[in-house]
Amino acid sequence: MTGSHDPAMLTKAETLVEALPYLQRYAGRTFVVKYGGHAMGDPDLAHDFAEDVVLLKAVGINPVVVHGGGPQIGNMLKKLGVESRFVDGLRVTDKATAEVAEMVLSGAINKEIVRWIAGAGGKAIGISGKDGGLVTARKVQRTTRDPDSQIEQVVDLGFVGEPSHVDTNVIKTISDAGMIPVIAPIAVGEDGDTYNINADTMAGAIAAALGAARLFLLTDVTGVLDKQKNLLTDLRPADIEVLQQDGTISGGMIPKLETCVHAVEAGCEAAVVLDGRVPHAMLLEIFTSRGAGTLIRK
Ligand SMILES: Nc1ncnc2c1ncn2[C@@H]1O[C@H](COP(=O)(O)OP(=O)(O)O)[C@@H](O)[C@H]1O
Ligand SMILES: CC(=O)N[C@@H](CCC(=O)OP(=O)(O)O)C(=O)O
Repeated sequence: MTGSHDPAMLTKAETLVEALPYLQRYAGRTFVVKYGGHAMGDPDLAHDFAEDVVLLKAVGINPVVVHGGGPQIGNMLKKLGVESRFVDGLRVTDKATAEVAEMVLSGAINKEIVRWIAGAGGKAIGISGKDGGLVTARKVQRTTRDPDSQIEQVVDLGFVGEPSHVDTNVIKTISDAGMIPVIAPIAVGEDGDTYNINADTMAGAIAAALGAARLFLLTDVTGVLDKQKNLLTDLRPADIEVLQQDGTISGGMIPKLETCVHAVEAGCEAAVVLDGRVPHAMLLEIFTSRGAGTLIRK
């Protein structure tokens, strides 16, 4: 060959070189990836997601997948004729709902993600918070304020839990064996009952306990949006408190951002709310200088 070159090949080489400092920075580090139920609907995106996770593992990063499945739980409850209601993005969970949530999350969805990762050439192990004593849960306490009387009322969410203790041994064992842990947000309570945990909350607690370099929350929006629907690219915990108080964030975004704040205050370096509808969003965020989504740091 002479000095002539194919511009497309050069672009590919430049992309790989651009990734070099990030590969060096993150080798050996842990990335917790929360994959939401809404982002799971499209098989092509699911395939891209699995490839991204397998690529991370192949370049020496330890990915840990925590998944949701809210829409899928909702569909199953509908089929069974069970009503479902949310308070601040959390599903009020009675005993029957907890059983359905466990069946859908730890059963169908968990193994489906394991299968996708296998299809992309990786080895995954599917577990829930119950396995290996990974997560101990305590009951979530929520209060609401009556807009007229301003009186605070305690809302009973049933078997909705939050992690009170995380034992990361089982994750480290799986990761050290060259495999990718895939975790369903179900755990045993201090009282021995089964608790349904919001998947974002679960991912944040695990990211904090692992001292993860990043917590990625893949969802179905471009990131956190302000009231004019503009993307907020950088947030600190104090900003998030304001957004919650002035009603800019609502529904599922509330537990998502509470999780990010908790994670970065308890040992995770940064959290990113990322658009899971964009093919390979995570790779672009990690290995290029073009940041995407909303970055949350202390
Ligand atoms: N300020 C905001 N910016 C972006 N999304 C928001 C905001 N406030 C509320 N949301 C809602 O939060 C949703 C994401 O949370 P959720 O439905 O729980 O996603 P997932 O199932 O991926 O965890 C978005 O689809 C959007 O409707
Ligand atoms: C307590 C609670 O709300 N648990 C969630 C668990 C699944 C979840 O969080 O799924 P997404 O991430 O897809 O929303 C639920 O029952 O829907």
